[in-house]
Amino acid sequence: VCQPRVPKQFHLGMFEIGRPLGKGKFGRVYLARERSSGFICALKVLHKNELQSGGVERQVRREIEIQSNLRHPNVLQMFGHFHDNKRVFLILEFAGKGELYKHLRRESRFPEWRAAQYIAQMASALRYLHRKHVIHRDIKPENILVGIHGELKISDFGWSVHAPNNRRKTMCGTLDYLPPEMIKPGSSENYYTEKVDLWSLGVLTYEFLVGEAPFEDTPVMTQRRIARADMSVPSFVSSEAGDLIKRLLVLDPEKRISLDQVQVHPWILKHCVKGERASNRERGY
Ligand SMILES: Cc1cc(Cn2cc(-c3c(Cl)cnc4nc(-c5cn(C)nc5C)[nH]c34)cn2)no1
Repeated sequence: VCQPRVPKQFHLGMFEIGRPLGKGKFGRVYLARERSSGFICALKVLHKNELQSGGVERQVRREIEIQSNLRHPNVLQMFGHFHDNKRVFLILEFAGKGELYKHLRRESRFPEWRAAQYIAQMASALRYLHRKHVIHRDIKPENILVGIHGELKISDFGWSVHAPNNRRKTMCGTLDYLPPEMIKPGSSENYYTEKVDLWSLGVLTYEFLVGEAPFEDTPVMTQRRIARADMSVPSFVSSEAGDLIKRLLVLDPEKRISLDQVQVHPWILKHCVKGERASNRERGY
């Protein structure tokens, strides 16, 4: 695959800006074309004053540092970044089929074969991240994009960290995906590892198949249900899928099924084309 000659310095004049693709808390994403190569990308534009007032500059720096060094078919690539006096610009891979959560809302829930293929791709991406000691910590449909061939791309590394990590973080946004070890009030030895992403993978599997998160409730009840792993799998979900969900949504992080075991779980094997998994394996992912 030929990659564009990557110059060291980017600036806004190098790009033709197209339609807005989406907006987030601190800015917008635009379709963009790099003038000299014609390369199509997504340009995320963040406003420095909003990053400062939101106290998230360090998070953006970490997002740049982590995502710029990742190369995997199921991880949205960051090709570079630059800034002017008011804005920070992130040059990102363009995902041709947009945001996964919009597809999930439109279809309510995914058929088991598609959910299994998506979870296999997520497990492949997480295995790659964890091998590089990166914990994503915010795996949810809103942070996953869909490539032109229907493949998933984990994006938004704003909450990712290098493992191990025992610094407490104030989390914002939905509680639904948080693992028990990140919500339980505890003393300082309360640390977490890559296993937090396995819990979130279990929540994601459930939401793909059921159309809502397993602990969805009022904020107080959600925290209480997570802390007890209090959830039930509806009868329309196959027993194999239910088995994988229950092996991921385990309170003790050390007892959660590993990513290697996820990739050979009967539910995954039943729905994933061998060749597709083999092709990823050949490329060492
Ligand atoms: C700020 C801010 C906004 C967002 C959420 N967001 C991500 C995108 C986006 C990215 Cl980063 C890359 N490729 C995309 N492709 C689409 C897209 C494609 N179609 C057909 N429709 C859409 C929409 N969106 C992409 C946009 N918004 N995160 O931080």
